Amino acid sequence: MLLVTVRELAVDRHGQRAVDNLSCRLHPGELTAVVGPNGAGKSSLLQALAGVLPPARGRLEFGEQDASAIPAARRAQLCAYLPQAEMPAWSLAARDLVALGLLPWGKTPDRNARVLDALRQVDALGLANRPVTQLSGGELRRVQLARLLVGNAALIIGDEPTAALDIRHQLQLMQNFRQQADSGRTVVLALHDLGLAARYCDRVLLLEAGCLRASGSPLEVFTPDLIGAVYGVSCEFRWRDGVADFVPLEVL
Ligand SMILES: Nc1ncnc2c1ncn2[C@@H]1O[C@H](COP(=O)(O)OP(=O)(O)OP(=O)(O)O)[C@@H](O)[C@H]1O
Repeated sequence: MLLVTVRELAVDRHGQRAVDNLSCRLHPGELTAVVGPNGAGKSSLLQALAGVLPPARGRLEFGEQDASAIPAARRAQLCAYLPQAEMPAWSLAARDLVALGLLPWGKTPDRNARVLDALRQVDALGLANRPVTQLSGGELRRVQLARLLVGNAALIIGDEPTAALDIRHQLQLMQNFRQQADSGRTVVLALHDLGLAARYCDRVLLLEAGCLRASGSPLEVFTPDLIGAVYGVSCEFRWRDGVADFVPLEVL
């Protein structure tokens, strides 16, 4: 169980502020969506959480601990991160790419079984022996997702994990993230699909120009006024039993 506290975080990219004065909490047992327009700072926030980008100001706490004081090897065990776009440089078999997710744990006796189980979770067992350089975009994404899940990290960070997936695999994946959260993990995902975010997430962080414009439950954040103002579109959310259909209408 890992509570992540973000305090007045700023992240710079090439001297430009990409995230500014952002405070929030990511709770164990919850699925948090980070949403916002292109360039709003979603990836920069996730990279700071993953330890890929250092905070320019503020701090991250994992539980009671300052995250920057946690040794890299331990942080790698705590936190699994799927970047937005990642092309494999080597022609590994899919199962070997997934096994990289177990590296922070050293020698794992049940390595093979865990790799196959992670591939099964993303419906990619049949791809286990395929070279990753020969997979379709969506197949590769699923194999990368298996690598994200295989280590059972307490904090799971996915940057647009559903991009490139067909609708069946999008739903399957979101269900899987939901289960990860329900089993006590802290899950944070950057998502462009507001319908998926509304349906599966407990909490939404809405970013605009590097700042946190709103946070709360999907019902609180996904209002036509707020989303319309931030994205510059008119839109509707049609709620039924706590589930929303998101309908973008026109560019404002
Ligand atoms: N590698 C980089 N070098 C310099 N500036 C960058 C880099 N990556 C992103 N930025 C800038 O940082 C700001 C935040 O970008 P970021 O990628 O975090 O946004 P995002 O919300 O994830 O966008 P998208 O939805 O397009 O993925 C933007 O102004 C962007 O131009």
